[in-house]
Amino acid sequence: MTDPLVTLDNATVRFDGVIAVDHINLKVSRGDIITIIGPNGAGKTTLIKAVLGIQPLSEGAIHRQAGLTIGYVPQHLHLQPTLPLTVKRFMALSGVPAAACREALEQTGVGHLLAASVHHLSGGERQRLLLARALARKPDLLVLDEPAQGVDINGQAALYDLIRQLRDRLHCGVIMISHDLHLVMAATDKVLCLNQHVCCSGHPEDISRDPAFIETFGQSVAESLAVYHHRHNHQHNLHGDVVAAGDSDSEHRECSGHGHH
Ligand SMILES: Nc1ncnc2c1ncn2[C@@H]1O[C@H](COP(=O)(O)OP(=O)(O)OP(=O)(O)O)[C@@H](O)[C@H]1O
Repeated sequence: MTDPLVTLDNATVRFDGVIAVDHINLKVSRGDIITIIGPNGAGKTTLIKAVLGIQPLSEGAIHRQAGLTIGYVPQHLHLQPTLPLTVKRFMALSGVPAAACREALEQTGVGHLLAASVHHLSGGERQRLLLARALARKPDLLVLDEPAQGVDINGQAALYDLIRQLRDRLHCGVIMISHDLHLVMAATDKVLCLNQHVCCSGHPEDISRDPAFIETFGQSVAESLAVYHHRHNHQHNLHGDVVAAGDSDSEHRECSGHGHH
């Protein structure tokens, strides 16, 4: 068992005495995808700023693995609209060698846009560019603040798929904030429902039944999430064990069809 990448121990942040993040305990390890959900003002951004080390704690402690490299995708990209800026130049500004920048752009599916102006990118392309910039640092941990913002619904699903693939390929940890509850439920391993304190946390299928979740998001949201289908890249045999996708053993059944109740 390797050490967690980041450990929060009773992490608490107050602004002028008002609590924004209340005694949070959290461990993020390699291979984890942890999604933070919660209403507006719940302290989500403050929490990930604490993980990044740009928001001091009022109380509690945070421990980062020695030599940890974090790749961060911010909520907004602030660009000077009058400044011409190509994707290539934007990536070069991060100080990472050109070859690593190109590789990262290929990994996020926007390698062909090297000469394009960042001002003319679509919402999805822009988010993939930001993801590439974060990846170029070869991060142990990816921190994403609403990565699918400004992306249409098909693009959102593709982006969450990409994040999962990158996690598998790079074996990094991922912690992200999302408001896209349906996609979160289908694409994440662990959900942390925040409302200053942790209301509830766990596997997505369990979270939507948790009374604290229902109290925070309302019965109708919980009901709409309680039955959902998620896509698997693997199959189960009759004993429920995971077996390789595409294995034609007749004992196997496709998992993609079952909903969770
Ligand atoms: N630098 C700051 N100074 C004072 N108050 C702050 C500061 N940053 C955040 N807050 C307050 O802390 C609370 C939590 O804010 P935060 O941005 O973490 O919430 P959030 O869950 O990310 O919200 P949203 O979903 O709206 O982005 C809010 O009430 C916000 O006004």
